[in-house]
Amino acid sequence: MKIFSAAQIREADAFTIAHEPISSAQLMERAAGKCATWLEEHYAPHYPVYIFCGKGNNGGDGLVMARLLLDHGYKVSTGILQYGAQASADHQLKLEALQQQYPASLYAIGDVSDIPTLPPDAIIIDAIFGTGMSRPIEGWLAGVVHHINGQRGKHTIVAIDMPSGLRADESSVQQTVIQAHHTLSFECYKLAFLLPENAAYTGEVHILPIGLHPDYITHTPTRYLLADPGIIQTIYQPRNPFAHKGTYGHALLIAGSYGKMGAAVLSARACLRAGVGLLTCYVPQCGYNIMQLSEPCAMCVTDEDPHYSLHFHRSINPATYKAIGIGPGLDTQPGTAKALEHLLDSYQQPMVIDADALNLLSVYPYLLYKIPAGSILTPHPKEFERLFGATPNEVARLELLSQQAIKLQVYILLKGRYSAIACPDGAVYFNNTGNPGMATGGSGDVLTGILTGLLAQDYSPKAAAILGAWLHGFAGDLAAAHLSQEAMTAADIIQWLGKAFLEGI
Ligand SMILES: NC(=O)C1=CN([C@@H]2O[C@H](COP(=O)(O)OP(=O)(O)OC[C@H]3O[C@@H](n4cnc5c(N)ncnc54)[C@H](OP(=O)(O)O)[C@@H]3O)[C@@H](O)[C@H]2O)[C@H](O)CC1
Ligand SMILES: [K+]
Repeated sequence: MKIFSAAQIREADAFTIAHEPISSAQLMERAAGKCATWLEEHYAPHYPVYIFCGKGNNGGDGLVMARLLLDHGYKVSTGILQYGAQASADHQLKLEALQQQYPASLYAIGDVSDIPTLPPDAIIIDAIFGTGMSRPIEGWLAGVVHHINGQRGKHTIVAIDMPSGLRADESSVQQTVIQAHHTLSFECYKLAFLLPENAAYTGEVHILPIGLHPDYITHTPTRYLLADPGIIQTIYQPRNPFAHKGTYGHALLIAGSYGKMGAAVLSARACLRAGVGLLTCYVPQCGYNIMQLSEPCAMCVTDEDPHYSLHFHRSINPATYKAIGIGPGLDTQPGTAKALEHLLDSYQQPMVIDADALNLLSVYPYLLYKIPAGSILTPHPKEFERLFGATPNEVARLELLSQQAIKLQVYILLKGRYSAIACPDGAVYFNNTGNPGMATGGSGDVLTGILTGLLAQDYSPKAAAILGAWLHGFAGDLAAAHLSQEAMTAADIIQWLGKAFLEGI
């Protein structure tokens, strides 16, 4: 699914009006109708509805909702904020219709004191500003937003299209923004919804299709995309009936150290369950028995050192391996950094670089320039900051993420609720599978195993990154559904990987 900017959504709107064709007033009727239906499906008519309308088309949506809900027997009170701007043409049209049919529903808000006391079970609809937000909310309008937010503990707040005050494409940090429980947004995700810094504003996001013209949607390129099931199905390659174990590649995982062998075992298991043909694990001597006993399907090569992997550049022939994953539980010994440098100098194919291997890159940043093109780096936000520096907000971090992926010609998968996969061509894919149960030790090691396994099977790095992140999250969702987010562990993500292939694709 494409993520359009606010400007592109305006273009899509105009394109639909011109080419469907449909009048803007009818399109508003369709959009607001979807919101009214959503509300009716979730709240019975005995819930009083308080709609707060701005003077643009977002407010117009609120006016249409008011009329439709009143038609269906709801008690609706519709306050219109009287700030200076001229009301939009469609707002005026919809206001006249409401005035004619239900004049008693309407009242003006010129200050916070005009807002009535709400009955206990009231639902608040925020139709103040949508994608037309052009500057921060200030003065008494900010007072209205604060007043509504003050009701959050007592009343459900539903934002139409965007929580008012939230910018679709820019950071809204330290601005006045409605804190909704639900956001009903039209046609597509907005970038702002995917950033953790906005979680308190959007609540649960529900995307309602309003029939924007498919030609615009199909032919307009976007920088940001959401990896939806349609994209996943085009990436997934069913296995060849004539396959043998050589068909699906030989992967090497360089992982584990004294006290952190669990990371290597989790990665190895995940790599195998992701479908790799053959797997060799390179571990320090202390890891030999652990690996051999834990995972009989993997082969094992050991370092000369009892506790750390310091010499893998000497004892492995990189040409043997279709894909290499390095980092989980590796530790950050100077000797490991040296071995990593030799490996980067001799291996030309895309690798998966995670955890302590990333930490080594942040200590020796010149190594970043030796990473083979097309490699996949999988930092969490702290690792990202250590690698590339801090940013004032998450929109700036996304920009930095994309710049670095272009500059280094690698894929950078920044882990989070919506992991962002920045590609060397400038595109950024968001993943929306996964849940907070996955915020647990070992989850990242599992992802590294999956990605390495997919790379070894000849998925392109881009396909491996998108499919791997999606499978990892979906398996986590299945694990949480059966075990709870609290009780699930990273090992359970691996257990549900099979079901994720069977049910998710
Ligand atoms: N294609 C679709 O998705 C459809 C969307 N619809 C709805 O339309 C809105 C966008 O409507 P628009 O009229 O462009 O914008 P808004 O309603 O969000 O707000 C514009 C008015 O607000 C003023 N404004 C903006 N920021 C502030 C502020 N900080 N303080 C005060 N006033 C502000 C702005 O004034 P200007 O001076 O900037 O002109 C306007 O008066 C979209 O979100 C959907 O809800 C359609 O209904 C259907 C198709
Ligand atoms: K709104």
